[in-house]
Formats: sequence, C-alpha cells, structure tokens
Amino acid sequence: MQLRVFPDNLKEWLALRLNLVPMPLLHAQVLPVISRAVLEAVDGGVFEAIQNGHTTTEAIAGACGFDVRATTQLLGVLTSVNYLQFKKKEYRLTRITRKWILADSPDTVRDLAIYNNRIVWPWLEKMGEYLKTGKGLQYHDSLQADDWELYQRGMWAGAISEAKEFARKVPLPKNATQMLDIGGSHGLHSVETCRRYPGITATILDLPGAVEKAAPLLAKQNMGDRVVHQVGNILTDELPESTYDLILMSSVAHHFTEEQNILVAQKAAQALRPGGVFIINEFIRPDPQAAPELVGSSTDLFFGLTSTSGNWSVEEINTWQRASGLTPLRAIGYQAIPGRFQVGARK
Ligand SMILES: C[S@@+](CC[C@H](N)C(=O)[O-])C[C@H]1O[C@@H](n2cnc3c(N)ncnc32)[C@H](O)[C@@H]1O
Repeated sequence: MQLRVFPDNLKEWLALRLNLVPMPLLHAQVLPVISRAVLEAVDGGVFEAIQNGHTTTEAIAGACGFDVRATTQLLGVLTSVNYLQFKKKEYRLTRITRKWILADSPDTVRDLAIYNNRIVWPWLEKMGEYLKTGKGLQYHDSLQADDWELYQRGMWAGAISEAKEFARKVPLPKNATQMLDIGGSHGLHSVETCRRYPGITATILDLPGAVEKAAPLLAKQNMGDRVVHQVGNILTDELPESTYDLILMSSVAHHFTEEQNILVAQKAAQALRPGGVFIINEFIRPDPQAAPELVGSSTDLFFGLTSTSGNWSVEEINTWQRASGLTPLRAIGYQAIPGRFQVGARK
C-alpha cells in the first residue's frame, strides 16, 4: 500500500506531473497536523458528540468542552479527510467514522487512537535521538499502571480488524486441541480461533501488567475456561514440552532482538507436539529493492524507536524457525492489513 495524492482538476494534475507541487511540504506540514487532529478529535469525543445529535460547530464544541473557533478549524481538517461531511451548517459522520471510530462499532479502532494520542505521541519526539544513537525506548519496562490499561485497550482495538481473518487463514493441524498465544494480551486471536474451532482451548501468556489490564477485555468475550491468561515472560520462563498444536506470537517479534527471537523459536519448537505449527504474526520489513510499502516501512521505524528492534523479513523469521528444527510454511498475507503476514513453520 502507498500514500498517493489525487489531483482535483486538470491544472493540479499538470502541476503534479511537472513536479511543481512541493510534495515534502505535504509530509512536513500537512500530514502531522492531520494526524494530531484526528487523534485529538477521537480522544475528545467529537464523533460521539455528532452521533448524539450535536451537529453544529457550537454544539460539538459545547459537548467536547472545546473552544468554538478552534473547533471550526478542527472540523475543517476532519472534513478535508472525509471523516465528516458538512451540509447546511451541520456536520454528519461518514462511513469511515461510523465503522472505524464510533465507540459502539464492532470494528472500532478508537482505543488505539487514544493510546497513540496520550502515550505514543511523546515517544515520536525522540526519533531524532533514536536516529543518532540507534537506541530506542523499551517501553514495556517503563509503562505505569494507567499506561498499561491504555496500551492493552489500544492493542485490542488494533487486533479487531485482523483476528477473524487470522482464524480463517491459520494453518491449524488436524485434531488440534491446545493453543499458546505468546504476548497475546486481550486474546482476540485466540478467541476467534477457539470460536472457529470448537475443539481448541487457548492459554495467553503475557507480562503481569498486561494480564491485569487485559483480563477485563478477555472476560467480555465470554469464552470461560476455553481462553485463559497465564502470567509469565517468554524470555525467562520455560514452556512445557510437546504440549501445544498451535503456538502464536503476534506483534511481539518486533519488540525482540534476533537472539531473543531465536530463543523463543527454540522454546516454541520444543513445546509443540509433532505436526504442530508455530506462527509469527507480524508486519514484514519490505525489501527496499521491491516496490515501496507504506505500512511495513513505517512500522519498522516505529518499532525501532519504541523497542530498539523493528520488523523482520519473512526470510529472517524462517531462518529462526529452521534453526529450531521447524519446517517453514508459505507466508500468508492479510486482505485487511497490508504489509502483515502469518509466517508459520511446522514441527
Ligand atoms: C504489541 S502487543 C501485541 C498484543 C497481541 N498479541 C496482538 O497481536 O494484538 C505485545 C504484547 O507482548 C507482551 N510482551 C512483551 N514482552 C513480553 C515477554 N517477554 N513475555 C510475554 N509477553 C510479552 C506485551 O505485554 C504485550 O501484551
């Protein structure tokens, strides 16, 4: 996937073709403002205010506790990116905001936006430092209790759009019964897998701060004993031998160094039953010689900054799997999330 600018008319088309438009200003001036405006609007409840009938600028400002003039400017930005429509002095939600942002939509990414607004945004200011030192943050070591809650809710919102597709496509061995979800947090991948395959039960292994705040999210899924949390640290804890048919590690490899990922692959290999499958579910670092890809590249830098690691290529992941005695399977991409793959291997 790529970010493109579409001209509104022939004059603009020509200006773009002739390289007369200073494109870096789009990235340097326009996009940072749009990003922050969207985050503040979600966090401030602009879209829920409109859903609840506050459709004029004054009413939206009143419902959100915002200044009227500043709200006019904010709503202008949101309308320009098709998050809102403006007709007869009233704002209306669009299909983007109704499906993806409203708190009561089953597809909402709202909590990820709130996490990004409150916790992640200040991290981005450290990018210059990261580029000089190569040392990013290790945020799992420094999150406070309230941050853990925003983090876990954010991860839940980020996983909603892929969890069903994960379960539909996962190369599950026949007669599988036991799943381990390393760093599984909210457990949505396990929940959707267990819903699709009634014979399976899942254990979600995660750090104490995560389990404490993710437990209420899992409880809402009403899975009872079929999906349970286990407090632990995959880097220091041992796994039981020949126990699991499916071991998933989703969005965790980008936090770990190569040595740590090799260690996890070895632990997973010995914890799988024969025929069992180990899946690393990740954004993949694009090959710079191939076509540019927006999601894989931006998440690679983001995870470098926030975890001093980053995305890995399919080949790198397969190398860890092979070194642990597993046989790599064909990587499976997502329709819903560009740049993201299930990179599996069988014992
Ligand atoms: C980015 S979240 C991914 C959550 C979920 N798997 C998903 O795909 O949405 C990373 C998770 O890994 C957990 N984690 C990080 N280091 C870990 C470790 N050493 N052992 C177990 N879990 C860990 C974090 O607490 C967090 O819940």
